[in-house]
Amino acid sequence: MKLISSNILQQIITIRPANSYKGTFGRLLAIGGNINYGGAIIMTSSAAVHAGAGLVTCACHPANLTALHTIVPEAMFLDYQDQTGLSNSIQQADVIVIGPGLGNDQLAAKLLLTVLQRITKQQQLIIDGSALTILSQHREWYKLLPPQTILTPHQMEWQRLSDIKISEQNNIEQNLKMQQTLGATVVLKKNGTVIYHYDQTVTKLAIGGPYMATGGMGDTLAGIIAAFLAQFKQAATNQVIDAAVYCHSAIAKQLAENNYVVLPSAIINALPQFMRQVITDA
Ligand SMILES: NC(=O)C1=CN([C@@H]2O[C@H](COP(=O)(O)OP(=O)(O)OC[C@H]3O[C@@H](n4cnc5c(N)ncnc54)[C@H](O)[C@@H]3O)[C@@H](O)[C@H]2O)[C@@H](O)CC1
Ligand SMILES: Nc1ncnc2c1ncn2[C@@H]1O[C@H](COP(=O)(O)OP(=O)(O)O)[C@@H](O)[C@H]1O
Ligand SMILES: [Mg+2]
Repeated sequence: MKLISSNILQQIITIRPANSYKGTFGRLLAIGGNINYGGAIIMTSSAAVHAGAGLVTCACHPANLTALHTIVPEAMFLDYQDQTGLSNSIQQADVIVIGPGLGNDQLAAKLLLTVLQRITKQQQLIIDGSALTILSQHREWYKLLPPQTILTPHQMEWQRLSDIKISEQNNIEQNLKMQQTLGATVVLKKNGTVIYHYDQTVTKLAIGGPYMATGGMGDTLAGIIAAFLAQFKQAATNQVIDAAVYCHSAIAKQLAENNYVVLPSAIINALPQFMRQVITDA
């Protein structure tokens, strides 16, 4: 198991080419945000925009439209009940995130199945939040997960998916076995997040802390991972994921020097400056 070092940021976050445009940095589709959890998918979308994704579409319950456009007008809106619109957006996306604030009803399960059935090998998929719980309730869908899937469970979500009790989740071999069964990358989020990569390499985060224990922190991470995958296409996927996970906690750590709690929205706001500083320091 290898610790993720701060060098990963300089390796992945590079100067943008002059002859680029928004399409260069990826089309991202974020699906989630039911009527109760709109904030979750808005944080995911906003994190993705602030982390540099070229074009972000947020597919959610229409009750969240005004809030979405107020908080992050750079993001486009799609009603997640609009089947034709969703079909088109799925087809056009480079990266899809599904789950933050999606909820656990019939529509939510239908949306997850639609994504699993339509996703192609060229697209990246991040499954987070409610979509992980839905997946754990439909284990026959595990075989539908394409190899480029990234699952981002917290410990309870990992227990639901794997039947590995939280008290046993320090057992790397057991987690790796389940990761192989799923055939995807697993970002097991906790104090000392461990990443079980698709090729069975294991990396560990040594930064971050309890100042991050606020609702929406994982929703924000999902948006950062998605944006990094959407724009840093030249780098190895394992390293891009490690860089995104490191970046999220490195910003939190920096903000915690002057803040008792670090809000997910504070991390989002700090992203562009932090990423610029990485280039200055390189
Ligand atoms: N502002 C919003 O709209 C928010 C929406 N959220 C969404 O709410 C939905 C449900 O997610 P939740 O995670 O809240 O609920 P879950 O029911 O999936 O997980 C929380 C349960 O897991 C237990 N647990 C044990 N270990 C844990 C760990 N290390 N981390 C977290 N929980 C642990 C908790 O005690 C609790 O019983 C998701 O779709 C999520 O994206 C949350 O992200 C909170 C903020
Ligand atoms: N005590 C802690 N130490 C380090 N990281 C933490 C701590 N508490 C929370 N986090 C981080 O915050 C995020 C929480 O994710 P999650 O539970 O999915 O949040 P949410 O669903 O509310 O957005 C993870 O990245 C986790 O590693
Ligand atoms: Mg979560």
